Amino acid sequence: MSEPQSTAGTHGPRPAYVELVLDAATKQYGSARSRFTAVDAVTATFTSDQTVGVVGESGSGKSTLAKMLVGFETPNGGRVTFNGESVAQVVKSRSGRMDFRRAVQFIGQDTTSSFDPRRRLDDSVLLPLRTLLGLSDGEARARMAETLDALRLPVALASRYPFEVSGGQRQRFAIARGLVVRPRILVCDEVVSALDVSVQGAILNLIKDYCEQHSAGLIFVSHGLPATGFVAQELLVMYHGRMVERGPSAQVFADPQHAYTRSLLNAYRGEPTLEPVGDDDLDPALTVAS
Ligand SMILES: Nc1ncnc2c1ncn2[C@@H]1O[C@H](COP(=O)(O)OP(=O)(O)OP(=O)(O)O)[C@@H](O)[C@H]1O
Repeated sequence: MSEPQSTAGTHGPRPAYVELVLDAATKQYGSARSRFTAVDAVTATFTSDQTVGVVGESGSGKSTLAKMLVGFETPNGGRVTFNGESVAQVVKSRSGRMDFRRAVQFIGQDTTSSFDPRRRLDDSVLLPLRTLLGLSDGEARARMAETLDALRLPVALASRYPFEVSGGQRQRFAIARGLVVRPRILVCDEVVSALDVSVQGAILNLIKDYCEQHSAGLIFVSHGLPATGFVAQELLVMYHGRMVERGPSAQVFADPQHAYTRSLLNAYRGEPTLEPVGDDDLDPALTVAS
C-alpha cells in the first residue's frame, strides 16, 4: 500500500515503532468522600508489534484502561507514556497531539457522541486525512472510498448526517474514520458489540487484516472472549480494576493461570469459537485494499 507522507508543516511521517506503556497506572473516580478505583496500579506495555485483547466482566476497568492509553482519561496515580513521553504532556501541544493521533487511533463504542452532529459523515472521515496526513482532496476521497467499500458502506451514505444512518452503520463509519489514518496502534473499545452478528465476523476479519497488512498493533477491548481471541495474539485479563493475567491467547485459553480467567473461560465453554478465515473464504469487499 502506498503511504503518501507529506512532510510539510505539521504533517509528519508515520513513526515506525510505537510503544504505549501503563506504569502503575491508577484511575479513580468520585470525590474524596467516596472514591472508586476503576483501574488499580496496572503496569503493561502495548506496542505496534503486538495485538492484545483486553477482556473481563462489565465494570472491570477495560474501557478506562483504553481511555488512559489514548489520553482521554488522566491517571490519578502512575504514568502513561507514548514512546517514553507522558501522554498527558504529549497531547498538550497541537503538534504533539497530531503526532499522537497519527500514530494511535481510538475507536469507541459510543458513536452518537463521537461524531459531530453538524458534520456529514464524509466530512468527519475526511477531516483526519486532511489535518493529520495533509492529503489532497482527491487522495483523501480515494482513501475514504476504498475504506468504506471494505466496510461494506455504500459511499452514498457518507453524505448523510450521523443521525440519518443506523447505529450499526454509524459504528462502521467510526471504524472507517480510525482506519483511514492507518495508525501504528489501533485501540478498539467494544467496536463490534453493537453490530449485527452477520457483520461482526467480517469486521473482525477486516481489523485483523489491517493489523497484518500494515504491521500495526491492536488493543482490542471486549467482553466477547471468542472474538477477542480471534483478533488478538495476546490476552490481558482485567478483574476489579486489576490486571490478573496476560499471555499468548492460545496459552491463556489452554492453561489459564488465574481463577477468574478460568471462570471467564468456563462461561464460554460450549459456545461457538471463531476460526481464522482463509483468504479463499473472504468476501473480496471485506479486505482492506493495500
Ligand atoms: N466517568 C466515570 N465516572 C465515575 N465512574 C466511572 C466513570 N467511568 C467509569 N466508571 C466506573 O469505573 C468502573 C470501570 O468502568 P469501565 O467502563 O472501565 O469498565 P468496563 O470493563 O469497560 O465495562 P463494560 O464492559 O461494561 O464497558 C465501573 O464501575 C464504572 O461504573
